[in-house]
Amino acid sequence: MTHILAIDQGTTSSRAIVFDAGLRPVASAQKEFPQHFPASGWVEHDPSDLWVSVAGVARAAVEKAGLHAGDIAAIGITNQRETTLIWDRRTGKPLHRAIVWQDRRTAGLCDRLKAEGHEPVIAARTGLLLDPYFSGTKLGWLLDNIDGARDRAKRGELAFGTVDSWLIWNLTGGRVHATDATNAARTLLYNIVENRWDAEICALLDIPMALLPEVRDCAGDYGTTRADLFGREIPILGVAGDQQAATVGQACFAPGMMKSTYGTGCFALLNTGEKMVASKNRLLSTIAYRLDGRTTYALEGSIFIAGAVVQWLRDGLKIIRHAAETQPLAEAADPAQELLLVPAFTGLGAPYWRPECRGAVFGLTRNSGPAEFARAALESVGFQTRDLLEAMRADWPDAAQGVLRVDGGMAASDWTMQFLADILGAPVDRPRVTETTALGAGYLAGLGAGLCPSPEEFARDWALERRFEPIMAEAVREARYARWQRAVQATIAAAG
Ligand SMILES: Nc1ncnc2c1ncn2[C@@H]1O[C@H](COP(=O)(O)OP(=O)(O)O)[C@@H](O)[C@H]1O
Ligand SMILES: O=P(O)(O)OC[C@H](O)CO
Repeated sequence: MTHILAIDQGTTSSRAIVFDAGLRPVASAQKEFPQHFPASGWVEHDPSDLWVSVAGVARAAVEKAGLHAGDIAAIGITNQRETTLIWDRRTGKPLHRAIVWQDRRTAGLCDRLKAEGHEPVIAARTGLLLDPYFSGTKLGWLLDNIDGARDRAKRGELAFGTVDSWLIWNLTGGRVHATDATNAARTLLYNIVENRWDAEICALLDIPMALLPEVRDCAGDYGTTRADLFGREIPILGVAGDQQAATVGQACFAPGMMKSTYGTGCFALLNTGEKMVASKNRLLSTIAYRLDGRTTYALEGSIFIAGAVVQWLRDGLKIIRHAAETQPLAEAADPAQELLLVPAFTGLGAPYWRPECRGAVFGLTRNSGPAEFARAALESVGFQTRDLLEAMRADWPDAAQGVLRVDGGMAASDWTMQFLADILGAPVDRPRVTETTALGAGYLAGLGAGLCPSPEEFARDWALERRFEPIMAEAVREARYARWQRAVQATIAAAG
């Protein structure tokens, strides 16, 4: 048994990668699945699409690698976080579509809880804020809106889970109802200081605790797969939310190390060591990973629109056909024009947390065209990351010294990464392996199986592909960032 199977269940697609014992990718498979938008601001996934796509890509990746189940020592799971599911423990049938992390339907409930003054206590215990992003209010909505669900939940008939738990349940044939500490940390129901479900917060949200999964370490025993899935049972030995798995995959094991993943959104995590740091600047505190019962914490900045702004250029404005076309366009943009885009398409995330905001463009002239829009779109990703870094520097002064490790689809854009280094005034490091999320899950499973080396040794193997050094003059950098900050304030003011 020489290989590891990593499953990465993301917001728009499911991926599986087979790694060899040296954590080199050997084969992979990917499948997109439908998104459902039943009302404005609502986003849902069909639970069976999640499970069926995962089972399909997992089998396909093993087959493509020319391997058999007997060659796979362990499975690691990583997943889109916060997305909320509820199912019947007896039949395994979901009671509703999954409510996706992007879904804003519980904004009213969050406002009410904030007005009642609950946010400080919730933040101190969970590290999170009262935003519809997290699972707790989504689960409350499901219990309020599915006939008889709360009573059935009280009787212990139902199970709640984030996507990891749903996959573990299905992989094990309903034998294991568990989650890992990083996914639990995104629910709004988990006390990350004491490492337990928080009974008082559950009571506040009227969530029966009989619904909740057992919380385990990131490298731990999550049971074995049903024998019929792969031809024999395979142990599941690693689980982490995707941004935490990327933190592990980027080997950000020392306090002060930071990674930023540029996919649909952007999520920056700063390792803060074994003590939870409470943010004074509207960042989230979260669990980076829990190994052998020891928790390592992180500060997180979450931006909802990063690569999605490039998708908007392609699908909305239709000024590009492929994401990579943004680079030549940005290079060709008129340097005399100062088009600035605040891509608050679904509100602003960290550090503003203004769900009511919508996007804005500043500095339009009659000469503004596709090239200027492409440049403004790519630059918006850099400006938003600077906002996060400013908040991190204020919370944790060491963050200022750090190099930023980047990954995700948009990290492929050299132009964007150079602008990022320029506007941050800090080096940006892109690793050789950019599939860091799957790598992190694979590493955790390999650790569980005793196949992979210690975190220190794994960190030594992290290999740089390219470093982007800041070259923009300090005065230009600061003037441009100040203009961005004014644009954000104007965007917030316009939302009323
Ligand atoms: N060369 C590129 N330049 C700019 N953006 C890119 C480039 N390649 C991919 N992207 C963006 O990266 C995102 C895909 O990254 P990925 O990590 O696969 O995202 P996710 O896991 O959220 O689906 C898309 O939004 C796409 O627009
Ligand atoms: O699936 P991704 O890569 O868009 O990541 C989603 C995040 O986990 C949401 O918090």
